[in-house]
Amino acid sequence: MSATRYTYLGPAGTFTEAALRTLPEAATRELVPVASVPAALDAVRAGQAGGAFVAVENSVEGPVTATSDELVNGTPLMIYREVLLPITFALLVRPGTSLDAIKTVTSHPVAQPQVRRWLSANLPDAQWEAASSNADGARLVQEGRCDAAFAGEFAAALYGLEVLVSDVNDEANATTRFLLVGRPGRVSSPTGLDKTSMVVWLPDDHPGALLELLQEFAVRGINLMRIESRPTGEGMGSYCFLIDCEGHLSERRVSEALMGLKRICPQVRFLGSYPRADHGGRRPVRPGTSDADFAAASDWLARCLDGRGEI
Ligand SMILES: O=C(O)C(=O)C[C@]1(C(=O)O)C=C[C@@H](O)C=C1
Repeated sequence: MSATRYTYLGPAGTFTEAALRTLPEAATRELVPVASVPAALDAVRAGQAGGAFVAVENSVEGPVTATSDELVNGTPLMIYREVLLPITFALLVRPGTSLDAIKTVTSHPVAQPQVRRWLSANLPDAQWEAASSNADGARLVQEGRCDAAFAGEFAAALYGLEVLVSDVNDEANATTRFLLVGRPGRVSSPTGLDKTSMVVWLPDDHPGALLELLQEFAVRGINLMRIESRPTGEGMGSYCFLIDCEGHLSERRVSEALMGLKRICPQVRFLGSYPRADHGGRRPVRPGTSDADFAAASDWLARCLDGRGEI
């Protein structure tokens, strides 16, 4: 096992690799490209890598469900870091190819919806084919198996391709969020601007079950950053929820919310507390929900047990 090895969706030249290289520790790690998100995470589960770096959501296309499902199922994993990367696609071709000569175009399935309008306006008759990543699409073009690929401009040089068109994104501010995932370990210290992730299975099917779950956050003034439902696979209508909330497990309002969920839900999987990559600023803590407020309430309770509750 190599704690210093990080796996990521390859081959070389993916957005995942570009995002991973923004982490300071990447410079001292062995970065190993693998064929898929499950392969990256399985290497971690098997102890062959200390971390896997995977995309989890895109601001245009939404969740990367392969990652969601890996976090929900199988041997538990934990999130240690997140990275946000602006995504800008270019259309890459073999040198000399013109736009009219393009009959087939490829990309990762999460990329296609990000360039859909450009594709239908500029290459309405081209056939789109799925690649296992955008860099893999560039490799398919290099090998002559496809005419063009949507990928980062930086992939062109790696695969002997040229940039035919830059900035083909439908949305100017497309961003993908990536996670550094490892085996469960000690939660890093709070930074004051943290996020906590978990998977929650609904209390038995009854009116208001989801509301009960959400109330655990609401009554403690905890802001939710994301909620994604995924089918459990146990039958139509059976879902679990991946939830990201503001705050760190070491903060009382967050730990109390998780304990509340644990009491009412059949299963809760803690996925980690880690520094937020966005610099959206610190939200004021709602009065009555700070660590000091919880500590004062606990002290009061202890005094009540001693018959000194009014003090
Ligand atoms: O194919 C790549 O380049 C990747 O890194 C994968 C991935 C993803 O899974 O979302 C990363 C960013 C883009 O949103 C499109 C594809």
